[in-house]
Amino acid sequence: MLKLDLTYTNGFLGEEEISNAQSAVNALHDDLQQKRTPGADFLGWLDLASRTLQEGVADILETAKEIREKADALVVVGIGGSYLGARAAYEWVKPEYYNQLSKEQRGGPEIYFLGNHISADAVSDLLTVLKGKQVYVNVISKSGTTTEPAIGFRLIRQWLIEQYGEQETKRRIVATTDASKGALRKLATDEGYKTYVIPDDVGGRYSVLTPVGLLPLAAIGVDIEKLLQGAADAEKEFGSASLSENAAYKYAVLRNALYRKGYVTEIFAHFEPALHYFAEWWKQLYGESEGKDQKGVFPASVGYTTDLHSMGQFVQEGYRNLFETFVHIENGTHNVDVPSAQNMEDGLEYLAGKSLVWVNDKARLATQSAHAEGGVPNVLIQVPDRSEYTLGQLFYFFERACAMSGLLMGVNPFNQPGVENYKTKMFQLLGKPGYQK
Ligand SMILES: O=P(O)(O)OC[C@H]1O[C@H](O)[C@H](O)[C@@H](O)[C@@H]1O
Repeated sequence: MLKLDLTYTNGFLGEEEISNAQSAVNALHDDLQQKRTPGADFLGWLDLASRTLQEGVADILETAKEIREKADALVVVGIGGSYLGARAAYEWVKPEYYNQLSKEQRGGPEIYFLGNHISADAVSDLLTVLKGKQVYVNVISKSGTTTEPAIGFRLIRQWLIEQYGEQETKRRIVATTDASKGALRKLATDEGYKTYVIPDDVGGRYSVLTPVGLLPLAAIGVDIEKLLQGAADAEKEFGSASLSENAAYKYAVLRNALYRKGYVTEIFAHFEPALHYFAEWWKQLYGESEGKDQKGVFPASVGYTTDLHSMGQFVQEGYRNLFETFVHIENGTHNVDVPSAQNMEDGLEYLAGKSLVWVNDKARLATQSAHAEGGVPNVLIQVPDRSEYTLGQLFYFFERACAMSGLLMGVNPFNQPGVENYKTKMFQLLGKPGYQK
């Protein structure tokens, strides 16, 4: 059960500043449900999880089983919405050093990501690691034309052909793309790759619960049915217009209210390294959804306590336009106690026998309190654990909240026209046919 705690917004926002938004929320909620919002063609994510559970995921599980049995390593090629959801879920659910575990411990292939940069060094390093392994590839691109994954795929496909030959390469590639459009769909048809479809009505950053996320996650043993169940239950939990019942809408209203008061940067803060890529997923979701028409809360992220020793100074005393959103996992997967060591003069004996979960939680509480005293309002979102079910719930919570937040801000939360500008200039510099000045 997800809990929203607004203790540390006291003094920054009055309760009425949230409740006053109820009538605006009612109207926008109606628009969402009736699919009348700007970008209404991209509302497939609203009930995606429950529909997918009804249809079943047998085909994805079968492909995933084959990859689990045959592959030493799975390379996932994609960027943005075709990358971050799977990476976020992988790092949320799996152990920190998953790839370094033995195959028996992992129970599935190692996982690597490609096509999320254009770095020669990073590509070469990956190919070095893959040498001698049985490699399968899942190439993911909704448009099928994005430069980074297209280059990444070319490289890994060439490498596969060199290792296994043309025919075997075709059996080792799964393409996840548009049902009919784009270069990747055409190539997949020509080459006879196994394919999965990204639905037309689900935009990239809302696509983690389509085959975009489901296939690679199932291949490394993430329980995708539990992930979907968490999101499907969240459809109900965050499906009401009422601000007193719907925590997602309350969070959306709250960030808009803070934004209007000059808190224009939101820092996603967590205390678990496993949440690093969840924060990256969250940044794309909010950044691309809201940052347009010269508006938007700038989404940033920190991993505490690490970043308390680098960014903590700024958050405590720097320019005051910040608010923080803490996501806290109540129960860790493991517990570790601080050992007793009488002869060490590190002043830590008072913590001997105390669990790190407890210590970490005190650090979180202290940080929330200190930052609020320093003029940084902060919100706490508590979730029970690192299970797939909880993660599915949290994905949906933030998606629902993001849609409402963008609509309240008066933007279309489902497009990203500005991303094209750098691409046009890059294509001119690269001399792409049709892009000469
Ligand atoms: O899945 P693709 O079509 O390759 O797109 C991957 C990503 O790149 C684009 O430039 C967009 O900004 C993102 O919204 C998208 O998720």
